Amino acid sequence: MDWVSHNHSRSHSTVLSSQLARATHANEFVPRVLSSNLSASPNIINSTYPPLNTSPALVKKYEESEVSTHVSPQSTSPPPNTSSPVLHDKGNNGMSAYQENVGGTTYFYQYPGGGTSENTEPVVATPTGSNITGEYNVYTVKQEKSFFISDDLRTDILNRNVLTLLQPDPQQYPDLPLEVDNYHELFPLEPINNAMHKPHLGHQTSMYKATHIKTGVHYCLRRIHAFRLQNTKCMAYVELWKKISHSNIVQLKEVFTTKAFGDNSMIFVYDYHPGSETLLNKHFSTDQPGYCDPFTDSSTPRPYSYQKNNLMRHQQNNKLPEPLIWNYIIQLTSALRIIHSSALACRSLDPTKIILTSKSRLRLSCLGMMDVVLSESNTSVNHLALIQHYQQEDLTALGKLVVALACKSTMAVQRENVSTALDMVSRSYTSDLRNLIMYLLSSTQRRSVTDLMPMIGARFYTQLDNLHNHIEALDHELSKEIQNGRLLRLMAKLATINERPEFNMDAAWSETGDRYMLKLFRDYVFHQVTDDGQPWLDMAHIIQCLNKLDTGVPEKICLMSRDEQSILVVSYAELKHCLEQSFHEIACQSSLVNHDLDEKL
Ligand SMILES: Nc1ncnc2c1ncn2[C@@H]1O[C@H](COP(=O)(O)OP(=O)(O)OP(=O)(O)O)[C@@H](O)[C@H]1O
Repeated sequence: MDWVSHNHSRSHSTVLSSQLARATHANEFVPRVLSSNLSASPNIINSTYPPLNTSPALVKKYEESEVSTHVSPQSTSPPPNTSSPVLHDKGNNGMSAYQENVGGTTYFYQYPGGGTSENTEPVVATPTGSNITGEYNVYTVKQEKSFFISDDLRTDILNRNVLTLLQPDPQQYPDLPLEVDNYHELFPLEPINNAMHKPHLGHQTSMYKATHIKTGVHYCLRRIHAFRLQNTKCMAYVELWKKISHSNIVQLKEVFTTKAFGDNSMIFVYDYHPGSETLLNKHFSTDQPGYCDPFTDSSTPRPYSYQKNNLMRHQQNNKLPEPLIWNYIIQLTSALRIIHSSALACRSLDPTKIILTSKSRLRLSCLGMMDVVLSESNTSVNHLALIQHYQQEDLTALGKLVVALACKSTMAVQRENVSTALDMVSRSYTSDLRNLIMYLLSSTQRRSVTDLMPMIGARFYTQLDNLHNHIEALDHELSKEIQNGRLLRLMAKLATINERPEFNMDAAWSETGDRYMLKLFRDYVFHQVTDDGQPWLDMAHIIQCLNKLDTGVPEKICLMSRDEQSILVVSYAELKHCLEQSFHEIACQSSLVNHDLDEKL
């Protein structure tokens, strides 16, 4: 059999074969380089470097509705029209077009003769205003918009930074200790002394963000108020928990007792994940607009059929998408797998103890606490059997959590509601989900988290694919910032030299020799004016000049003195040499060597 097909002619004898043909030819859909005015907009990344990657710009759906781009930096400026693709209206020749979705990418085809026959070779429509005449093209759903990190990601990171750097107001929290063991700058993550706050495991608890005094790293402190440790044997569990590092687990760092709060408090130190919200808050909070628990309404006496219909209608309108539920299941089972294989049990698989960060990332947040607070002091107890029992409870808790998510109600798992809830699940979701729930809730057999893997099946691949796409998108954003960092370093070097008032007792240092050329270059890059003397601002010019300086290209430019009496013709290579030389002089004399301005790329 010839595995490499060289015959690109397609068989359209059946719909299936035509679809297969398109799918297998998908990699032929190479975007053409659009002809555009090179000076129209800046190209920070590739001004002087060869294009890093000109692979097809494909866009895939990420998770629920988000669209992430995988557009590699293009070697030319983006086309001016960045709106959604518009089908070319050939008007006069009457060409019609159709679209097709292959693996999440929408392809637009045209029938040259305006016909719709299956046997007609499709020609892809071209974007309005461009002069592409080729056979195939791929439309990206979202065009490359910026040379800098995307707005969404920037906002997300900035928000997290702000939350991380929040400082407590001493007037608002006068009772907060300044230091607790090795931690300071405590900031409450939930209202202190909230009367509505229910005790956790019979104890009052509170959460704080804190900074480690020596390392400056931020952590999350979970405090158990007025708690006295009965025996220290449970600390063996703490050591085991500290060793568990997993992407779906909030890692436990240490546990200690303190009197800093004026009582005997026990502190559990965890990794801090800024901007987290609990699963309860995300999906079951009555504060959310439009949320109401379908089962709370059932307390009103009504005919059974009315009640059931009402529940069904409510659930259909509010249900979580099944892929999201499987996404959660995969993450939770992944965490449970590592916990159970370490001979431990979670014991707190509860919507209040699972936190979510951006992109539906889920983490178990309260691990190890149950083992300490509810530690078994009886030495005759068989701990292995106990752990196995707790592991079975974990799986039951997971089953209940999935039911709650599928019904969008924490009341769904109550004994009297379970059968209605399962009925609702069967009607709204696939039998796979129902089977998984039935397995998790069955009490007649010994269950194992590894048995869930075949039930999840090929959804693992979808999850993996989504994650890889997300990583690629982040990688792409990062690559843009690397270029920006390089240029920032270059500008920092220039600024360190330009107009330095004095160097080595020489007040004219920055105005003479190499430095004078750099000063004129600074004017050339940043202080351009139009014919009538108005500032001329063009990022393309700035970026291009800086990139050429960075690479030291042989190209020559004219630098004019400010009095316009002399002109220097100098190459970027010479300017680069001047820059290196002058900066080296300053660096050798500097008392602080930690300037970190030398290029490491
Ligand atoms: N590791 C963490 N990093 C950052 N924030 C966290 C972390 N763990 C929990 N949080 C946040 O702290 C807050 C309080 O968490 P907690 O676990 O006490 O939830 P809760 O709903 O108040 O539960 P309970 O009623 O049992 O106290 C929540 O907003 C949660 O998102």
